[in-house]
Amino acid sequence: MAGGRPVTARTGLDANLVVPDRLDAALAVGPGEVVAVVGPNGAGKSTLVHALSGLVPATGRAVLDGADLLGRTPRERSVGVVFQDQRLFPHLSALDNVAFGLRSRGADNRAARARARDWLERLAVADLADRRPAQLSGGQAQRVAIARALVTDPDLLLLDEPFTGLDVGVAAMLRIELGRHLAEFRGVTVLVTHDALDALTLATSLAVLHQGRVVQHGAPDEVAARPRTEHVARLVGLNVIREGDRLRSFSPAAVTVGLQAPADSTRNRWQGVVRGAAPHGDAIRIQVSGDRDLIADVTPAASRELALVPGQQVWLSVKETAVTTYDATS
Ligand SMILES: Nc1ncnc2c1ncn2[C@@H]1O[C@H](COP(=O)(O)OP(=O)(O)OP(=O)(O)O)[C@@H](O)[C@H]1O
Repeated sequence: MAGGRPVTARTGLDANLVVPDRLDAALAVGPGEVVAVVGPNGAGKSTLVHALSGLVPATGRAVLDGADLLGRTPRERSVGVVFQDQRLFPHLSALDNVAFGLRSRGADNRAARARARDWLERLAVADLADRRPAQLSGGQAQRVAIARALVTDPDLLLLDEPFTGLDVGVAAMLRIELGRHLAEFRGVTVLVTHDALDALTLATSLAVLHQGRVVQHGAPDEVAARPRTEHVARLVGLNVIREGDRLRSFSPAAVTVGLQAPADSTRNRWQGVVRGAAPHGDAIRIQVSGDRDLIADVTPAASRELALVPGQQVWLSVKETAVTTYDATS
C-alpha cells in the first residue's frame, strides 16, 4: 500500500503510447513535475489520459518508476484519476468514496476511513463526509474527487479538465488549493486543460498535442513565447504566422488597426473582416479573418471610432520590431 514505499524510488514517467488512428505520443516527465497537456478538440488528450489509466488499450511503452504500466490492469496501476465529471460512486458517502481506493488495496476499514477523513480535511470538505455525491455541489464533489485521487499517494496523477463546468470563482479557489497539493506531490501529474491559466500557473511543463502527437514540450514560458501551433498561440493570446520552416509571432497589443491600407510598405500588413469583438482587460480584443486569422487589441475609444463590429473591413499591421521569428522545428 501507499506510504511504505521510499519516495526516492520514483523516477518519473517515460512513455510512447500508441492507440491506432488516435494517438502516437512520446512524453517524459520527472517525479514531482506537472505536465499540462493542451491541444484542440480531438487532438488525443483524453485518449492519452485513458491509455495511461488503462481505460483504453495502448501499445508502445509507459514506464513509470521503472515498471511498464501497459502490462498491468487499471487496478494494478498506481494511478489517481480526476475527470471533469467526477465519476464518484453515487451510492457511497463522500468519506467512503475516498476510502474506497485504500480498502481495495487491502487497508483495513478503520485505517482507510481515518486517512480518507484526513484528506477530506485537507480539501476543506470534512464536514460533508457523510453526504452522497448527489448532495454535493460541483465544486464540493470535485474536492472529494481530488481527495480520492490523492489519498492512495499514487505514482501518477491524471487530471482531465478538473475545473471545467465549475463556477469561475469556485474554479479559481480550487486551482489555488490544487496548486498547493501538487507542490507537495512527489509523483508525476498529467493535467489536461483548455485553460491557459491552468497551464501557466499549475504546470512545470507544457506538452502540445496535435493530431495525436506531441509537437512541442517545454517550460510553460518557453512554449508560450514561441508557440508552434495556432492552437497554443490562441491559448496564450498571441498571433502566429507560419512562413515555410519559420514561425513569426506577435502580441495582439502590437497590432495597429485601421480602415485604410497602411501608408508604409511594411510586409506585415493584412486585410480582413472583423468576426468578433470582446472586452479583454482594459482593451477590446477583435478577431479578424482574411488571408490570416489574427487578433488585435484596441482601446475602447478606437473600437468605437472605427466601428469595429462584425462585418467591418479592416487593415492590420505590425512593426517588424514587434515580431519574434523562430524555427518551427527546433
Ligand atoms: N471511443 C473512440 N473510438 C474511436 N475513436 C475515438 C474514440 N474516442 C475518441 N476517438 C477519436 O480519437 C481522436 C482523439 O480524441 P480525444 O477524445 O482523445 O481528443 P481530445 O483531445 O480529448 O478532445 P476534446 O478536447 O474534444 O475532449 C479523435 O479523432 C476522436 O474522434
